[in-house]
Amino acid sequence: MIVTLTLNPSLDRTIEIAALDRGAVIRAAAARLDPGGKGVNVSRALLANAVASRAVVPFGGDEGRQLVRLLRQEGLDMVTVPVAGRTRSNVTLAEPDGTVTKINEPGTALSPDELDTIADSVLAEAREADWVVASGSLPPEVPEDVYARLCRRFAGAGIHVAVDTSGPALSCALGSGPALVKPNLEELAGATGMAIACVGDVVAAAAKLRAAGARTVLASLGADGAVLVEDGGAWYGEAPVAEPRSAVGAGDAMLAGFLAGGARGERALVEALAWGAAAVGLPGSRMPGPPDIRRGEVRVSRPDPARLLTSAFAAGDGRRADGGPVPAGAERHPPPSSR
Ligand SMILES: Nc1ncnc2c1ncn2[C@@H]1O[C@H](COP(=O)(O)OP(=O)(O)O)[C@@H](O)[C@H]1O
Ligand SMILES: O=P(O)(O)OC[C@H]1O[C@](O)(COP(=O)(O)O)[C@@H](O)[C@@H]1O
Repeated sequence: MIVTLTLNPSLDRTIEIAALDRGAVIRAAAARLDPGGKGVNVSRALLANAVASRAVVPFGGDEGRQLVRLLRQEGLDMVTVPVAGRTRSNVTLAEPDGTVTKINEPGTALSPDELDTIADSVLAEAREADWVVASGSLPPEVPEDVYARLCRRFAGAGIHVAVDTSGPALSCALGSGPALVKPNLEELAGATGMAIACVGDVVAAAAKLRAAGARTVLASLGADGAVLVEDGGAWYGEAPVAEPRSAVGAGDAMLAGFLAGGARGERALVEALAWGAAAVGLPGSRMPGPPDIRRGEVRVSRPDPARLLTSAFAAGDGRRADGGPVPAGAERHPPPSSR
């Protein structure tokens, strides 16, 4: 059983447009609505592959009720925690060449009492769990060390904890000794202050996160695949995507695949890459099921340190080493490449 915690879930609206023309009235070609948030997506991916999971989901307002309705329709096993604020909506603008612009609302503050209720719910569920996955950004006014404190409580109860977050929440969580962290390239550069341009840089940055307290690091590299650094050494892997549609939710599908694959070694990395690639081939943040997942196309080997990445990051200064600035608070998803 894998329990997921999403402190800042969302309604994810994906709007397909011909081109993003700032300041213009843009007529959308199509739109879809998915339940969202990183832990929620991990549970959705596990559900799609018949792996036992339970999601702890705070919800509030009309949007929150709609989120819960959508998750019930999907048949998600969940514990819902009503909160006073309103669940956020995140918008994805998807262009035909695969360029994705994401606008994520900050979300709604959680009171200390609400946070306690949520943590108690996770602990109650986690008694029968192999893993607790704490995923996604923190809502406003939630202390930066909340994942660190939760990790200590869960680890104290003998539960493996995986953390997938960014910024100060990730840096704080490292010190609490999570069993697993899954940074993407930008998060890896941000958390280590290192410039990352090649696979060797990723391995070195992952080693730095391990020295700071994380046991295993699964670094996702977008179109460049992934690097796994664990007690037994390091692995590099990639998976081709025949027809890329949307990379939103690919990191969540990848984390779900890694845990479903045993969370260790080559086999788990193959599973992670197969699930992540399959998610990129699906619209919006639809999670892949068995017919979408092609393990035979995944290639895993020991890392070649000299291998250059297609999207390099400068040392945590918010600028991509290969191009223009990444605006503060924005995620940039270049067109998914098919390799
Ligand atoms: N453009 C892409 N082309 C091929 N595979 C991709 C692409 N984007 C993501 N993936 C796959 O999905 C995984 C997670 O994507 P990534 O963008 O690194 O994570 P996140 O969604 O957490 O930012 C990658 O490690 C890779 O396996
Ligand atoms: O909590 P954050 O960092 O704002 O991210 C939330 C967003 O991330 C997603 O879970 C997608 O995550 P990934 O693309 O990293 O897998 C969306 O469903 C959601 O809108």
